[in-house]
Amino acid sequence: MSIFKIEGGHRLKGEIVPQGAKNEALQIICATLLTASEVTIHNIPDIRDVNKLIFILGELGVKIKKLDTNSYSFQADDINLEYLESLQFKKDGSSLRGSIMIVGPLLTRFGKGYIPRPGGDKIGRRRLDTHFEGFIKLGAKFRYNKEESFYGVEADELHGTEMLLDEASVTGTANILMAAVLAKGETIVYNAACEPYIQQLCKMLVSMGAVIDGIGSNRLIIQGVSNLGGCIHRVLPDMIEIGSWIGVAAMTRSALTIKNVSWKDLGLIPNVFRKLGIELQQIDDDIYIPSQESYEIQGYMDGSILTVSDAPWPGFTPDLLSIVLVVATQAKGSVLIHQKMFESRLFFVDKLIDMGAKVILCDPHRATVIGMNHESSLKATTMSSPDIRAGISLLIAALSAKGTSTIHNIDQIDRGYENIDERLRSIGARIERIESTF
Ligand SMILES: CC(=O)N[C@H]1[C@@H](OP(=O)(O)OP(=O)(O)OC[C@H]2O[C@@H](n3ccc(=O)[nH]c3=O)[C@H](O)[C@@H]2O)O[C@H](CO)[C@@H](O)[C@@H]1O
Ligand SMILES: C=C(OP(=O)(O)O)C(=O)O
Repeated sequence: MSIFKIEGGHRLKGEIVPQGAKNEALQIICATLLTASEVTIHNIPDIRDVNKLIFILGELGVKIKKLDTNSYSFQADDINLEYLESLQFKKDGSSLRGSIMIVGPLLTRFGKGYIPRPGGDKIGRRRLDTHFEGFIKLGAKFRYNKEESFYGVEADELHGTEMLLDEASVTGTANILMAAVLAKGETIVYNAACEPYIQQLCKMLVSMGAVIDGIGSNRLIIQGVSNLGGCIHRVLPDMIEIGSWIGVAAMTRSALTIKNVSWKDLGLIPNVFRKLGIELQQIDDDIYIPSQESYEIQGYMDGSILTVSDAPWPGFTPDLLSIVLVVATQAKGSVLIHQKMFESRLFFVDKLIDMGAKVILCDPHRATVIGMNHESSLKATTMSSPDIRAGISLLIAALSAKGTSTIHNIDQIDRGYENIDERLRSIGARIERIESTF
């Protein structure tokens, strides 16, 4: 397993171009299974999770052409459904969360979709009920092999229906939507997730010939069509990566420009960082963060302490709470971080406490951070990345800390951040990737 060695305490400077969004790319790549025609996708991030999904599509028989580092074409005109029942698929499919979204397209186009319990971050229970309840409503038969943790749905034909999702699951909405576009008749999905990446998926499906109303809302109305054609699609910049770069700038007191961020798709993200006292300037479609010696957390109007919590879009994304938490450790003032969606995402604060941060873990969902206002630095240490966002948060902490830190298990960071070490070096960070054969 490779490690990062980071010599912290240095100011950074320059421009960063955000990668394409991981969580959009995973949906969009799965949607290529809905048509026998060629689909071209630009701005696909070159990261582990996405590359694993592309590998799975290749094993399924999809013809894949890599046009350049971040552009691919996919043609699913000769699918090998036998792969779905192979031992190899049980291993490949379980290695990432995004693989769950091949089920909807396969079910609707080929009458069956299987998946081992998908992987992804170990950040608490991550149930799949919403996905399968949606497929069952559309007329699919469901089976689950408990010993193998293997899910399956089958149907000769799917029929449009009305459904109220039990929760606004992001991948669940994507999966049901992709199944419904080729179902017979009208499907209404209420309590649908509606974040920009779902909107992007809807737009892509419409350009392939799907008929979808209510895009951007939590009520999607889909008129099934008999087949879909090809299209060209461009993935949005990754809002979680953009938030991570804001965190890097604040913690290292650096001036950074984040290019072409698609401001209109960032929702509450700029607001939340501004509430921590971080100055963000909009220059065209870029974010400019000036070097700030100090940033002060704003309380509420009545003087009470700020809470930053997650909620389904247009609420604040849970994927940025770990980054907000680490940034707060050097703010002036205090904040309560409330991670409502996931149960095990805050345990990494132990490492920050070892580094000298003032954090009280109140319970698995809540942590109070008492900012140190850069009056004392975090201390370098050796740590391991438990999940993708805790991993990048520890990396940000290490960049601001005095001395040299080591981060193990950096595969977790590579799941979602393209060439992070090289890009950090390009703005002056002292970070080294040490490949290990152990
Ligand atoms: C590959 C991918 O796209 N992964 C993202 C996707 O995961 P994923 O689609 O797996 O996450 P879901 O939206 O299904 O649910 C996330 C968690 O929030 C809970 N929940 C969800 C909706 C709701 O209204 N109430 C509620 O409590 C769920 O029970 C679950 O614990 O969305 C998550 C929530 O934005 C992100 O963290 C993941 O990065
Ligand atoms: C939780 C995340 O990813 P996944 O759903 O792929 O585990 C994430 O991107 O922060």
